[in-house]
Formats: sequence, structure tokens, C-alpha cells
Amino acid sequence: MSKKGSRRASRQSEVSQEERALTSGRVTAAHGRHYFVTTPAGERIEAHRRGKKGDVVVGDIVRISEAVSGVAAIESIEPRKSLLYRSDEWRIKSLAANVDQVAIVFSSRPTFNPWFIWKALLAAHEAGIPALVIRNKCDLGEDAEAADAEVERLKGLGVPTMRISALEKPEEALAALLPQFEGKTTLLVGQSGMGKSTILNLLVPHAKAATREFSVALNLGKQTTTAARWYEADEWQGAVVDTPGFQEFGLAHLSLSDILRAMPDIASHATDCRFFNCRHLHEPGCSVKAALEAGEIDPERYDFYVAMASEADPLPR
Ligand SMILES: Nc1nc2c(ncn2[C@@H]2O[C@H](COP(=O)(O)OP(=O)(O)OP(=O)(O)O)[C@@H](O)[C@H]2O)c(=O)[nH]1
Ligand SMILES: [Zn+2]
Repeated sequence: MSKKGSRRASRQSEVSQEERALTSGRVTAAHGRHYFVTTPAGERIEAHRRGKKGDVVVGDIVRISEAVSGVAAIESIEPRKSLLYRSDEWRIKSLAANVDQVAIVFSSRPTFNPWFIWKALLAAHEAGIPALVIRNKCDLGEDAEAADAEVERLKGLGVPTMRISALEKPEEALAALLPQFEGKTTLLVGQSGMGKSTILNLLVPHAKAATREFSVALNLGKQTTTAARWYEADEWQGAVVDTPGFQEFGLAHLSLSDILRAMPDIASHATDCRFFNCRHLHEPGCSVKAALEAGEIDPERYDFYVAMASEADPLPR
């Protein structure tokens, strides 16, 4: 190559290096501190967080720079529109950032657990993210009553619901799902085995292939991850974020007032309590307890409130 030619080539490579130096994209998968960032052009780049900070969440928009080993470095995180998380005594587990809504999936089998749904609703409320509840496996007759009654109760609480059978009636399920999912990013949550993957595959037909690619690239083998995955659905201009099923939706981060704000069916009766700081647990002259005794509050919802409130703010001994 002539001197001139090599100078031009090196200038070009400088330019493209600069162009590549800092680009932005969406974190679409995570495994430990190992991430996938998808650029607006659809390129998927493997990345680590600069400084090994554990603050990156699936759904984040990040700025990345090219690194030597072919693995990029996440330099910064753009401000988040929303962040959903759960927590236990010890730590907070972020589920996903920047989603528009949360879809809580439940069914009568393998387990029916309304508290999981209610906890997820509290977490969504606290995060300021609208929620809907999908009752799946409507084809199963056994143990269906409690699940169907739950749909009615949720409707009474003002929660949008739908009933589908993702496996047995996929076309009908898709027709019911699409109007709620179009144009939005929806995070799917639910206990293990409720049908999240089935719903995801219905909504995003390439999801199976994408999951396999993630697993191969992240070298996961059969191992399941604890992080969410973001699937773009160009067909209906939205995205689905799948979370692995988990059994407990811990809410150690909620205060008593957070809980009350998210439970108007309880809080609306707190009009006439004797003590201004009544927790509506064991205090005398509590108008919530009076409403409960008068049958104006669903006793199961009150039991749930007591469990949440006691955890949030234990009574002094
Ligand atoms: N009968 C019936 N079975 C269903 C329906 N939807 C899903 N299933 C089955 O339920 C089982 C669990 O479904 P998945 O989609 O894997 O559930 P998941 O919520 O993704 O579970 P995790 O991956 O553990 O989080 C599978 O055997 C599905 O075929 C349905 O509408 N009716
Ligand atoms: Zn009270």
C-alpha cells in the first residue's frame, strides 16, 4: 500500500473507531454482570459494566464503548422511565427498567396463590407502572373456581383482567392479548409454570430462537438465569420482557403508607380511626377493623394487609 493509501486507511479506521467508541443501546439480557446490548440498528453487543458495578438492569438504555477483547464496556445508564423490583430483608432485586406495564400471569395449576398477584400489584403501584392480570389455562376445569373468582375480585378492585388459554386456544388468546400489548413494552411476571413462556412465544414468534441464541452466547447451557429478557416485537410495535418464574414476590422495600396507598379497598375505610397514626392492626377505635367486622372489607384482603403491614413496620414490643 502507498504511504498516502495507508494514511487514508488509518484515518478511516480512526473515524470508525471514534464512531464505534460510544454508542447507545438497550440492555436486552443479563447474566450476572454479563450483558447484551442491542443497538437501534439491531446489532447485539456483549458488554460488561465499567467498574464492575451491579447497577445495570434489563431494559436500561446505556452508552457503551468498544473494548479490546471484543466485549464492550457499559459506561453510563440513561435516566429510567420506570423500575420494577422486588426485595427481601437483605437485598433489592431489580426486575426490569423502562417497561410501560406489568402483566401478572396466573392460573389454577400448578398453584393458585392470590397473594403473589396482590404483591405484584403492590410492587407495580409503588413503581408507578400500570398493571393487568392474565388468568391463563382457562381450559382446565379442575380447581378453576377459585381462579375465576379471583378474576371477579380483581375486577372489583379496578384491576384490568383477561381470561385466556394460551396453549389450547392460541388464536383467541392472541386476539385478546394484542390490543393490550400493542405499542407498549410489557413485563410478564408470574409464578413458575403459569404459562409466561407460552404467552411470550405466542406474542413473539422468534422468541424461542432468541432465547437459544442468548443461552449459547452467554454460555448458559441448560442453566436458567435470574434476569429478565427483552424481546422486541416489530409486528405490533412493542416488546415483551420475560422474567424467570419465581415463587416469592418480596416487598421489604414498601412502607406502611405505600401499602395503604396501593390498597384503597382497605385505606378507604380509614376515615374515623381514634389514633391519627393508626396502623389498622390491633389499635382500639379503628374504623378499618369496624368495617371488617361489618363485612365491608374482604377478610382475605384484610389478612393480606395485616401480613404486609406487619412486615413493613413491625409493632413495637
Ligand atoms: N392446559 C394448559 N396448559 C398450558 C396453558 N398455557 C401453558 N400451559 C402449560 O403449562 C406449562 C408451563 O407453561 P410455561 O409457559 O412454561 O410456564 P412459565 O410461566 O413460563 O414457567 P417458568 O418458565 O417456570 O417461569 C407448560 O407445560 C405449558 O404447555 C394453557 O393455556 N392451558
Ligand atoms: Zn385504624
